[in-house]
Parts: sequence; structure tokens; C-alpha cells
Amino acid sequence: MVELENVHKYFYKGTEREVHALDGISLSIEEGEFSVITGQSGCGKTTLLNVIGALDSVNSGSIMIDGEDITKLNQDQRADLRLHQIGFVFQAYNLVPVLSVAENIGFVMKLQGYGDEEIQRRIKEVAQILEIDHKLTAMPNQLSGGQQQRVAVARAVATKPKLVLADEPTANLDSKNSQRLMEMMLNLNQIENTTILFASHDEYVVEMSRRQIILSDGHVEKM
Ligand SMILES: Nc1ncnc2c1ncn2[C@@H]1O[C@H](COP(=O)(O)OP(=O)(O)OP(=O)(O)O)[C@@H](O)[C@H]1O
Repeated sequence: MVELENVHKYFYKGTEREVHALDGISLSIEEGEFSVITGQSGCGKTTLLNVIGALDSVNSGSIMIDGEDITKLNQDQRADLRLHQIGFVFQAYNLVPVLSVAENIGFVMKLQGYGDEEIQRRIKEVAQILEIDHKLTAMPNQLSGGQQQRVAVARAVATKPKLVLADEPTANLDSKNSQRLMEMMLNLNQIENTTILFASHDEYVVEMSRRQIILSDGHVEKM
């Protein structure tokens, strides 16, 4: 479902190429995968996730998502792709503080124009899988970090996106919560066949992922 072909990404300082962050990455991700991009700090994990998620552009190469080359899309088309086809989970949970847990989970569905009944049904469904169904009326600041991250995951998957990208989702969690989050995400992957791609160097994330894609200096070292 995702095919990268010889992707290069540079970061510039003025007109000088400062960093060759992705140095010819070719890679494919199949539907239903539960995989991690891992490797040492600075090897390009976040950059790779960001270009797959159309959050950042590439200098050359192609990135096909379900047969469409997303490097050819304009700004509006990229925003549309992010809204409709990709779910994002970041290390900072990025919940909306003035909305309840249920409203946070339903937020992206609402933007997509789903009806209220469908939204309520889906909120209950994902909240159950992620074991936050007893917290639906709470506000984010009344939750633990682990619970907040599970709400962020619920929001990312509520719309049944083709692909969920999670950048260091356990970075702010202790080991117990990291393990729980991973178990629940694996559960979700199995129940709903959601394709999930992590970028992480956390041992729990790496151990529980079914495939490890190891980067080194912007190259794929092993996959
Ligand atoms: N906006 C930017 N401007 C300039 N250089 C950048 C920028 N973003 C990333 N880089 C550089 O690109 C390289 C890859 O960074 P990236 O954040 O993808 O690595 P990472 O593997 O996710 O690292 P970490 O595990 O520390 O988060 C690094 O050398 C980094 O300094």
C-alpha cells in the first residue's frame, strides 16, 4: 500500500545542503503491517515518517500510497490526503484541552462530515478497544499520560484511515504504560487490520512490532 522509490531529502541552511536526511530510501509497506522504523538518534526516522505522511516534501524519488504518487500533490491535495487517509499519533498527545475525551476522539470524524450517530457509535467502539470507555466525559487534563495517549490513538483510528503513523508514541510514557499502549495498538491492528507504522527507538515499540526497518544515516540498513 506504501511504496517508496529512491527517496532523497535534504535540509538546507541558506542555499547550502546542510543534511542529507534521507539518502535514497526504497521501501514497501503492505496493508495490515505493524512495523517500526528504528535506528539511532538523527538517522532519519521522523523525517521518513513525515514524508510518508505528506507533512514534509522530498527532493527526489516517489512515494506511492495505494497507487498514487503523493510527491506530485499540491498543498490542498496533501491536506486532503492527511485528513482522509492518514491517522497521526505524536509523542506530545496534541489533544484539544477544551474538548472532552469523546469530543477529541470524534473531532476528525466531524471534520470529515460523518453524522452524529455514526460518530457516537465509532467513539464507543474505539474507546472500548483502547480501554478508555469509562473516561469519555472526562477532560484531557483529568487523564494520566497513558490514557491521554490512548485517546490520541483513538482519534487517529476513528476514521479508519488507510495508514496510521506514530512518531515516538511512548516517549512520554513509563514502561508499564508503554507496554499497555503497544498491546492495545496491536489489538487494534488485529481487530481492524489497521496498517500501523511507528518511528521509535523504544525497546517496547521495537520488540512488539512485527517488522523492524533499521535506518542508519538516511539509508535502510535492514528491513
Ligand atoms: N528541519 C530541519 N532542519 C535541518 N535539519 C533537520 C531538520 N529536521 C531534521 N534535520 C536533520 O536531519 C537528520 C534526521 O533527523 P530526524 O529527526 O529524522 O532523525 P531521527 O532519527 O528521528 O532522530 P531522533 O531519534 O533523535 O528523533 C538529523 O541530522 C537532523 O538534525
